[in-house]
Amino acid sequence: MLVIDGLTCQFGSKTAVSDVNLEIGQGAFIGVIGRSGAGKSTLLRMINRLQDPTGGRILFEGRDVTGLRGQDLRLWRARAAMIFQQFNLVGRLDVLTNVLMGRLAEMPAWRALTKSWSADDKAMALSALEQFDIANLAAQRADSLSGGQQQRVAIARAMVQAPRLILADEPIASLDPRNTKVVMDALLRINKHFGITVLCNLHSLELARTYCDRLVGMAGGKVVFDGVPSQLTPAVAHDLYGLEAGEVMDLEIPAASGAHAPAALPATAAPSHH
Ligand SMILES: Nc1ncnc2c1ncn2[C@@H]1O[C@H](COP(=O)(O)OP(=O)(O)OP(=O)(O)O)[C@@H](O)[C@H]1O
Repeated sequence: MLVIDGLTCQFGSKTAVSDVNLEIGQGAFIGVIGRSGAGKSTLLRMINRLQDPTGGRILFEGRDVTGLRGQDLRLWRARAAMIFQQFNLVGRLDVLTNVLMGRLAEMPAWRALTKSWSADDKAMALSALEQFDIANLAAQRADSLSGGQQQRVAIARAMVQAPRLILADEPIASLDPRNTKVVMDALLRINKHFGITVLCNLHSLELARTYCDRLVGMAGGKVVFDGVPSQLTPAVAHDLYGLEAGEVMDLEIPAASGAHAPAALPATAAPSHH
C-alpha cells in the first residue's frame, strides 16, 4: 500500500501540488490525468523523491520514505522506478548496458564504479529484454533505436530494479499510435503479470480509460477526481480539461491487449472495463 498524506510542493510562491491525499493498493493501475501544469509530474517525482516535498508524507507499506537519505534513498528510488517521456537512456551505450544501469543501486560501490556486472545481473537484464521482445537489440547503441524500442529498453531497465511501483511520466507522449499501444501494453503486462503497481501520467483520456482501473484527476495541484473510468463522464472531463476536453477525448486508440497476460492469471486480474 502506498499512502500519500497531505503531499505538497511549493516552488517559491507557486504551489505545484497542494495537499494531495491518496491510498493506492498494491497492484493497481492508476492513471493520473489533467491538463498541462496540473501537477502530475511533480506528484510522481515526489513519490520517487526526485523532487522533495515541502509538506506531507509518503508511506510505502507503513514505512515513511519522505526523509530517506543515502543508500536507503537509492534503494527506494530503485523500488519506485521512473519511466520518462524522453526515455532517459545513455545514447552512446549499448542496450544491455543501459538495462544493467538499473542494477546500480543494488551493487557494492566497487562494482558500481568499475561497472563490472555479475553474470546474474547480465542474465536478468537479457531476460528483461526478452520479456519485451527486444533481446535481439542488446548489442546495439541505444540512440540507434526507434522511440518505441527505446521506451521498451527503459521499461526493461526499470524491471531489473526489482520495482514495487512503476511511475511513468507521460511515457507515450513522444510515440506514434502503434508504439503507444506497444508501450502501454508492456506496462499493462507488468502490472497484471507481476502485480507491480503502476502510476501513469497520461494526457489522453481515451488511453487512461482503456488501460487504467482507477483515475486520479488533478487540476491546479489538487486532486479533483478519483474514481473508476466509468465515472469519468463528459461533464467531469469538462471540469478537468475545460475547452481541451473534446481534444483529449476524441483520440482514436487501438484496443488494449490485456489478453496478452499469461493464462495463469486469475480472470479478475483483467480490467473489467475492456
Ligand atoms: N522546478 C520547478 N520550478 C518552478 N515551477 C515548477 C517547477 N516544476 C514545475 N513547476 C510548476 O508547477 C506546476 C505543475 O507542474 P507539473 O510539471 O507537475 O505539471 P504537469 O501536470 O505534469 O504538466 P505537464 O503535463 O505539462 O508536464 C506548473 O505550473 C509548473 O510550471
